Amino acid sequence: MNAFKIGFIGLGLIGGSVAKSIHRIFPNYTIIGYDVNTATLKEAQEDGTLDHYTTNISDIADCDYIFLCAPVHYNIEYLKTLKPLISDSCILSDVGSVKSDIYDAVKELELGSHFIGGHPMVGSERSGYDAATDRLIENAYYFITPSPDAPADRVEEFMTFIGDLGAIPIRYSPDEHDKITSYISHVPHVIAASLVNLVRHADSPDGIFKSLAAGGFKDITRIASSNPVVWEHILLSNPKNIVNGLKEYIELLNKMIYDIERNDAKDINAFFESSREYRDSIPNNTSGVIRMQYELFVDIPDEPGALAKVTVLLADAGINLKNFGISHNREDEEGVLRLSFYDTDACRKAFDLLADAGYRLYNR
Ligand SMILES: NC(=O)C1=CN([C@@H]2O[C@H](COP(=O)(O)OP(=O)(O)OC[C@H]3O[C@@H](n4cnc5c(N)ncnc54)[C@H](O)[C@@H]3O)[C@@H](O)[C@H]2O)C=CC1
Ligand SMILES: O=C(O)C(=O)Cc1ccc(O)cc1
Repeated sequence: MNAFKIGFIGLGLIGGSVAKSIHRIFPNYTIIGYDVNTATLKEAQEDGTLDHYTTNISDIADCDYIFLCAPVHYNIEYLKTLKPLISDSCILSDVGSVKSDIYDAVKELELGSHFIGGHPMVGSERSGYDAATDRLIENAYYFITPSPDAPADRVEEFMTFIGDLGAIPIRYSPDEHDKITSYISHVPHVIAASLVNLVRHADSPDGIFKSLAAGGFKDITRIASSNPVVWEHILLSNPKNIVNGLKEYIELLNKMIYDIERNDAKDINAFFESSREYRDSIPNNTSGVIRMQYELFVDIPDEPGALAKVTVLLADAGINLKNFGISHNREDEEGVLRLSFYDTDACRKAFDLLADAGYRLYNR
């Protein structure tokens, strides 16, 4: 691959993670960043991810690849700024969660020969450069939505590049992408936020609902902590698909209200039976929009030093822990200590190590 200078506009969770992956896998490539947040740029230069940063967009115009990684409407705005500045061979890509809107702008600006849209199907409820990691996109599906005018050899080159970063490139049309993601990502984010708001409205002044909220509620609402600006842009960028999905969802809820009011045990049971069957058929070993977490659950005794024992065991074996959490209630079947790792290998090694040390472990 000839590309050796790569520009980023927006270095938050996703832009920062893609830039870090490139820096890890192609350390000889030059990476230059632009962001409205100068503290982010400084941090990314200090940790070595960026070779340079700039507050003048024209400084990134001579890049071989430019990744647009701001909220989706801002990415579209940057197309106009970049059009008169980029070289003939520059490939513009983006990581935005919606693909038709930006593709329409590309057509209107006659930038088709430069544009290969992209969307890593991975992320989290966290945001900003501090949450970015050089492994986030590893093993994740990465939608590629090229403009039909993009040269076939450049599309192939770009897909190979994304594969080299450890992601799994999959080619789709912008329209197909937007329909699929509305169901598996955009509508679920609205539902998660609605559920939280439902409980927020119902909660008592002392916040007892919140204090008692158990694992199930937290699992289903994790993504309600996502960046509101990012989601404001996504909802307004993919309105038709999202509104359709929400209307279908409301129909499902109305049917449930009807079944409860009629005391229809058979239909209520069938509802949960069919959802359980489909949910259980979702493969655990591939990345989806809800990313594979490489998690283990460990029962540890409720005593001082119990957590330290586990982390020291892992550290002595050179296993990097990505995160951990302790559940203070045991209504989940899993153990009380949740350990998450960067990859399958680390997770497997940790499992063997802790099992050998006599810990009771659970995979989810
Ligand atoms: N959050 C997620 O899990 C995923 C998000 N995406 C897409 O990635 C893009 C970025 O989202 P995140 O990284 O999650 O957001 P983020 O909030 O973590 O990062 C956004 C970055 O863009 C910068 N920014 C904001 N406005 C800007 C502007 N006008 N010009 C230049 N920089 C600007 C911010 O300072 C920040 O560094 C969005 O288009 C989103 O749809 C794609 C996959 C997953
Ligand atoms: O954290 C999760 O499970 C997500 O769903 C993250 C996510 C957010 C936005 C996307 O466009 C893709 C993935």
